[in-house]
Amino acid sequence: MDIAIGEPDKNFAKLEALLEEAVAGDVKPDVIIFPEMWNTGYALERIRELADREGERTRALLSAFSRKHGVLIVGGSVADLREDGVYNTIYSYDREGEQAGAYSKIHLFRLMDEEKFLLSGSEVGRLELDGVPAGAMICYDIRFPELARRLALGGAQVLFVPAEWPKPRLHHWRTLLTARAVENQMFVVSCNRVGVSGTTEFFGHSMVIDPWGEVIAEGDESERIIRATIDLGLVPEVRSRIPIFEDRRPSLYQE
Ligand SMILES: NC(=O)CCC(=O)C(=O)O
Repeated sequence: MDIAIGEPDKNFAKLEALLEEAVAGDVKPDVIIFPEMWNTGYALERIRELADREGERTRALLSAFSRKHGVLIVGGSVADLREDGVYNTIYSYDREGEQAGAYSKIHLFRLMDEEKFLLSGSEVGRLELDGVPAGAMICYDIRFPELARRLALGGAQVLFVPAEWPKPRLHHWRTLLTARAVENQMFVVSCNRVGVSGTTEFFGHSMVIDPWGEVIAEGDESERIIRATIDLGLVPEVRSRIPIFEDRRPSLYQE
């Protein structure tokens, strides 16, 4: 998805159109994900006035859509205004339209001034979708392997990653996502925005990676829907082929 900076109405309309397109085909998706800060983009100077108050508009849309179509949603992330400030939050939904999780980005990205305008979340992004344990992290979070490992140790089989990750760091994006999948032997399902915002260009390349590190779907720089089918049976298969979770030596990893 491309994102109109500082224009939530346009972005809500665009997202609704993309969601309708996603469920229109013969094969209905089980779970849908979209990019980071899709409601406002990085309009940080005006983020307090633009952010979704308590995520109300976002939650209403995603809850109604997931219930109407019986799909799971990992709701990208939105600028979310609360009493103490603005957070960067993923709201997730089950097939009945009930909230399945809310995760606010923990690691704020200084290169894009996040720490000056946003507050950092204080809980990890555990999720359960159709009974499958999963996790959520946002963009810069993938540079922190400890967080993905904690989710994996908690049972996560799929890691969802909405992002606004710009050029020229495609190499980092692909390498870090692949590393998180391989080292934790879990699926990584990521969605990165496309388009230009001021002088910043976003390259897209949303990716779905399996627990063996194979890329099973990858987008390009255009706005479009990427679809992938995942076989969750691969998680226990890879984990038994190379039993890293049994071979860990956590007592040696502490400072
Ligand atoms: N929105 C973000 O967190 C961007 C992170 C990023 O670009 C990086 O290199 O890390």
